[in-house]
Amino acid sequence: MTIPPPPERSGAPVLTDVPDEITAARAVHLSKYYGSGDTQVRALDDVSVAFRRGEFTAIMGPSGSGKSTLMHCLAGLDSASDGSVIIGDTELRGLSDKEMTRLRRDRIGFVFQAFNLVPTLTALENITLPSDIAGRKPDRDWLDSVVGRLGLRDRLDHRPSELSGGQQQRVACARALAGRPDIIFGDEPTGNLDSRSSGEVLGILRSSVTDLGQTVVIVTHDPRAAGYADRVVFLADGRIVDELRDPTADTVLDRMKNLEAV
Ligand SMILES: Nc1ncnc2c1ncn2[C@@H]1O[C@H](COP(=O)(O)OP(=O)(O)OP(=O)(O)O)[C@@H](O)[C@H]1O
Repeated sequence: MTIPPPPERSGAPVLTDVPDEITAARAVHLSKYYGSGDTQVRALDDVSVAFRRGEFTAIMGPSGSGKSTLMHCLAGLDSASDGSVIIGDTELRGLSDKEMTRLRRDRIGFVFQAFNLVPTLTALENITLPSDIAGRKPDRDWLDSVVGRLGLRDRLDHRPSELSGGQQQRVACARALAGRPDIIFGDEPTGNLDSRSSGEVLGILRSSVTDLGQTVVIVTHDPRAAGYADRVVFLADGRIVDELRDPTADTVLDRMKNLEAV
């Protein structure tokens, strides 16, 4: 499928200068409204952005700027009011509920702030849950290398309550990586972790991109977390207002100060 670059509308920056064949996900003129009339909230206002395969992107912006809404629309967890979302070469609009569930299960990995592990299952059972639900045998060699990389080999029989927060989030990362999805979305994946565990989880996401060619997009408030990314996309009032390549915690902080000063 060839998707023409969207013409610039309403002055919103259009960050879609990525060829289709290396695009993992794309939003095109994406808008999301909640409510109607005078009380309507424009959570996203004409957002166009593409995510290159094998790249790590952080989405930042003030509280209420639309970060979670953008991520949820990209991941097919919420529907757009206008515009489109494309994962790989699949346009999400028009998919049936069943097709959407299958796409989320097979092609998208999730790492949430609250870990979202099943408390009654062991770490290993949590990691293989998506493939078990799909009735697929996990790729044992791949699984073994992911578990080894994430330092979980001696924790596989533990239930989440027997693991630290950092270990639980490593299990969630392993679950996301196990299915080799087109893209992994992380909604504040280090929001509940201390700085050491945050560093571990971000290091895992970073190396999944650098070493394994994975595509990762996270929402974060933390400039240090954004410093692990290849690129930062800044949102304000539901619009993309800036972009930074090869960020460091300091350059992210500077850019955020500038945005707040505008
Ligand atoms: N279900 C909903 N109903 C009504 N308004 C909503 C709903 N979800 C989000 N909003 C509004 O949409 C806007 C964007 O919200 P969103 O959660 O995407 O922001 P955010 O940048 O992720 O914020 P935060 O950093 O505080 O998590 C906000 O004004 C919010 O109040």
